[in-house]
Amino acid sequence: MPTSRNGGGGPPAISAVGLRKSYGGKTVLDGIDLRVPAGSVFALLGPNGAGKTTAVKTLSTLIGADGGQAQVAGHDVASAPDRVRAAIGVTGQFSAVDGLITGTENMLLMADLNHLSRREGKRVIAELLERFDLGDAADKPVQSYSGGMKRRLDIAMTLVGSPRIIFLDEPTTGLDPRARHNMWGIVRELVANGVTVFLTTQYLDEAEELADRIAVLDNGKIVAEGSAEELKRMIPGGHIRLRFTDPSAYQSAASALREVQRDDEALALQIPSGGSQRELRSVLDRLDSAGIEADELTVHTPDLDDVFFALTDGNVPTQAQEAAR
Ligand SMILES: Nc1ncnc2c1ncn2[C@@H]1O[C@H](COP(=O)(O)OP(=O)(O)OP(=O)(O)O)[C@@H](O)[C@H]1O
Repeated sequence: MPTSRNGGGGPPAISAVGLRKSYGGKTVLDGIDLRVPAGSVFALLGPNGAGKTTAVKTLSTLIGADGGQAQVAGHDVASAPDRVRAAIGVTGQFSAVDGLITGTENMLLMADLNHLSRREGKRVIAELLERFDLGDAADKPVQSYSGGMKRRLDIAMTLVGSPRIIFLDEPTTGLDPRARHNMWGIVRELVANGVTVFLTTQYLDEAEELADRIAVLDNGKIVAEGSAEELKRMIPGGHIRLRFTDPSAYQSAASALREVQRDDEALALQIPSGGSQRELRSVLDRLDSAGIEADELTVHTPDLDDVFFALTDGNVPTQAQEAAR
């Protein structure tokens, strides 16, 4: 289930139109459009080298775009980078965590950068270290931390400045399942406190678990965008399955419905469907008119893995391309 309840309206915390970036002759972002409502979680999903980190770096003003426009927290990234930086936190592959000093010392550096008084800094740091379960390790050098602890410290450091928008670049890559779940809990907590989260990930389950909206980035282009459910409906493979215990009801249903695939042994019928309410209603109406009741009805949609492979192998279904426009 997505983390926030704000998947739709509201002013955008992040927006981009036609964002472009090349390195040498290589186009990395090929004109991407994004809109992330405040208080929502947006996942940029893509395989290695798709351009996810480049998108985060561009939106967080770490590098300049070659074309297009982007606004973050209401400020233009090109003309007001300082204002953007004051409103955001960035963690991930280029994190500011220094391994040679302790967790507390890393946090103190962030408190200084954010101009907190010594007293206020110490209060905030103690609270964050506790919240991220780093209290016991606070006075040990960070190089002795596990991967999960380093990621947690990275986020805690970002939160010293109380940003309203946080970019998480592959927050769980390389973490074990427990640490991944911890990280998901942290993201949920951030969003419950009203923070907008822009995360990049290679993991479909992560995008599905956390994000209100998911954009699939492939070769620098957004090839599809929507909720996990919307994305699943973009590719074929979904169906409605009806199961019967009464063979005569099964036979009647098979004749009453169109395009059915029969499984005579299981007394089950499969009808191709994108899983929409309209399609489901049409099947139920036909059964009702014929006076038939199924014993079991299930709707199967392709999983996000199917979507990802269908969309990122260079063979994007027309329907998905249209939906992405
Ligand atoms: N500073 C740079 N100079 C030249 N090429 C770069 C630079 N940064 C990134 N690239 C190239 O841009 C492409 C996209 O890189 P990017 O790091 O944005 O992808 P990514 O989707 O984040 O991948 P990953 O999941 O592997 O981190 C890659 O081919 C990469 O080699």
